[in-house]
Amino acid sequence: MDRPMRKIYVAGHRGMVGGAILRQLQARKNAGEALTLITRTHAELDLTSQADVRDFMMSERPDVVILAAARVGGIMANNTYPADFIYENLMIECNVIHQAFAAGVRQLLQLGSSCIYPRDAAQPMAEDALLTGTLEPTNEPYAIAKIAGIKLCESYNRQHGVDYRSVMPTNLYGQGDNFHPQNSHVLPALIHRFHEAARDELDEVVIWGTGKPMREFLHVDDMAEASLFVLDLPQETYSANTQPMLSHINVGTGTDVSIGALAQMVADATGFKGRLTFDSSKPDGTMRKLMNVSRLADMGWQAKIALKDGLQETYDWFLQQETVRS
Ligand SMILES: NC(=O)C1=CN([C@@H]2O[C@H](COP(=O)(O)OP(=O)(O)OC[C@H]3O[C@@H](n4cnc5c(N)ncnc54)[C@H](OP(=O)(O)O)[C@@H]3O)[C@@H](O)[C@H]2O)C=CC1
Ligand SMILES: C[C@H]1O[C@H](OP(=O)(O)OP(=O)(O)OC[C@H]2O[C@@H](n3cnc4c(=O)[nH]c(N)nc43)[C@H](O)[C@@H]2O)[C@@H](O)[C@@H](O)C1=O
Repeated sequence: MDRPMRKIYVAGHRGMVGGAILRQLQARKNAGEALTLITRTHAELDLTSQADVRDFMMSERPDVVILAAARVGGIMANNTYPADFIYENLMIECNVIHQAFAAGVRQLLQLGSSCIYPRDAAQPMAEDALLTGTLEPTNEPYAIAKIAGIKLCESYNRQHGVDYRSVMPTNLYGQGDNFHPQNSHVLPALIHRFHEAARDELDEVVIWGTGKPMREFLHVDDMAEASLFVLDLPQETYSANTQPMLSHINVGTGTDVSIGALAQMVADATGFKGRLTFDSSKPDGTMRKLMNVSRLADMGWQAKIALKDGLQETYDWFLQQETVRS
């Protein structure tokens, strides 16, 4: 049966995840799905402004909101700018979720993060590990904001009977990533650093921390597909697989790799031939955060893009951007 026309607002469409979601929605629209896609850049609409978000929601009145806008960064950015991470993310979530509700939006999907789980959670981390222990200090402010986002959705669902869903991605990477040397996540930071070292024929590349922490990496195209999969689930299926007080769903690959092994993969992809050294004065953060992805797998979705392939594709994309910039 054909669906009625749906007007979807993608918040954060210029970001890595929002961009990938928009590309997939645009492809569906081009294939004939009845969709109207709405976007605003950060300059056009600051989502930390309650009045501006209210005016926007009231004038556009979308049917569906996908919240992929956030203040995002790696371990160093989180540790250096904790006030920005908690304030901006809380404001964005409160404004977008509440004003969407006030404008009559029945369906919403928001993105959290695997850092919502306790630092010492049993591995792999299942959804019910939420709020069972102490958070990792390097990103606690961001994690608190992300937990608030889940609880906002649950509360509006309980009190108002709307259908607001939350997905919790593991560490993401891919086209549109941020390759900033200090503020980015590990995978794009290492692509940048190893690329420059290979280009300049350096002897050594320094990796932060001990190299021992384990991380799980999901390609952003898989993440976008999973987001739309969760959004499209019939409400009965989503509700049957979640509970009113546990409404979030993990998204990951189910496998992880040490930072040391990841660094070697990046060295190989970039052709770096020198030495890898580890700077243990930099924080390791959580030692392991592998997602238990069985809930999503039971509903019928699993990741497709292998890390080796996704890494090569991301490096190719980085090289294209370098060419555009030069
Ligand atoms: N990247 C990752 O590894 C992970 C990401 N996530 C989550 O996925 C979601 C998307 O992240 P990702 O795509 O990586 O992040 P990006 O930084 O790539 O994109 C975030 C987007 O949000 C926009 N934005 C930020 N603040 C505002 C604001 N005040 N008003 C309007 N727009 C704003 C940014 O615009 P501008 O750049 O112009 O400021 C940008 O377009 C986030 O919720 C993040 O927490 C979860 C786990 C891992
Ligand atoms: C997605 C996730 O992202 C963040 O958590 P994180 O997983 O710790 O993220 P990260 O990618 O920055 O680091 C992963 C590991 O890698 C090591 N590492 C080595 N060398 C570099 C390096 O050059 N840069 C960075 N950033 N890390 C490096 C680093 O020391 C750490 O051990 C949170 O902000 C959190 O809020 C969140 O949600």
